Amino acid sequence: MMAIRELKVCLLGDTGVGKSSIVCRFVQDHFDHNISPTIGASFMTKTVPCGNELHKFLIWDTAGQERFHSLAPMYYRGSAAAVIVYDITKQDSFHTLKKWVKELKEHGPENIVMAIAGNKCDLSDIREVPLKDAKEYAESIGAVVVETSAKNAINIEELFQGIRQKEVELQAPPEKCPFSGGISARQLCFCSN
Ligand SMILES: Nc1nc2c(ncn2[C@@H]2O[C@H](COP(=O)(O)OP(=O)(O)OP(=O)(O)O)[C@@H](O)[C@H]2O)c(=O)[nH]1
Repeated sequence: MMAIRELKVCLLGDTGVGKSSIVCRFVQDHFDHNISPTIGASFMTKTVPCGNELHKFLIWDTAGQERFHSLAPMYYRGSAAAVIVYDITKQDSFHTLKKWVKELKEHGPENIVMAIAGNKCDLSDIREVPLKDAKEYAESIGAVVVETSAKNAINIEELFQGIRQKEVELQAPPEKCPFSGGISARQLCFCSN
C-alpha cells in the first residue's frame, strides 16, 4: 500500500483574483466564467502520485471579500502552505497580496511555505503588474512565484507542484528530495518568461 502524505494549503488574496477558479481548475480541470464569490471558505481535496507516495492536498479556499477577512486565521493557522493570489491586471490586488504576506509572517505558522500566483495571465495585454516586480518581491520573501491562468489552464499544476517540492524539501535534506536532485526549491521559479 502506498503511503499518503497530507498537505494543508490555503488560498488567500483579494476578491475576484481567481482563487476559486485556480482550485477548480486544479481539482476538477474545469473553468466557470460565472463562478460566484466564495462565502466564508470552501474545502476541496486532490490526491496526486509522487514517487512511491501519494500526496493529498487539503485545500482551503478563503473568501477575498473584506467582510470575511477575520475568518482567514482559522484557515492559515493550520496550513503547511499558503498560495497568495493577485490579478496581474490589478495593481491593487498586488498591494493586497503584500498585506497578506505581512499578516502571515506576523500571525501564520512559522515555517509556512508561501507561493505567489499572478493569475489571469491570459489577459497580459491589459497587465498592470510587471512580472519582474512579482519575481523581485517573491525572492525577497523566499516564496515560489508563478503566473497562472485558471481560464486557460496555464501553470496550475506547476503551482501546486512547486508547493509540494518546497514542503518536501523543508522536511528532507535537499539530497533526499525526489524532485530537485539537490537544487534548492528557493532557486526554482515557474514563470514562463
Ligand atoms: N480571464 C480570466 N478570468 C479569470 C481567471 N480566473 C478567474 N477568472 C474570473 O475572475 C472572476 C473571479 O473569479 P473567482 O475564482 O471567483 O475569484 P476569487 O478570488 O475566488 O473571489 P472571492 O471568492 O470573492 O475571493 C470570475 O469571473 C472568473 O471567471 C483567469 O485565469 N483568466
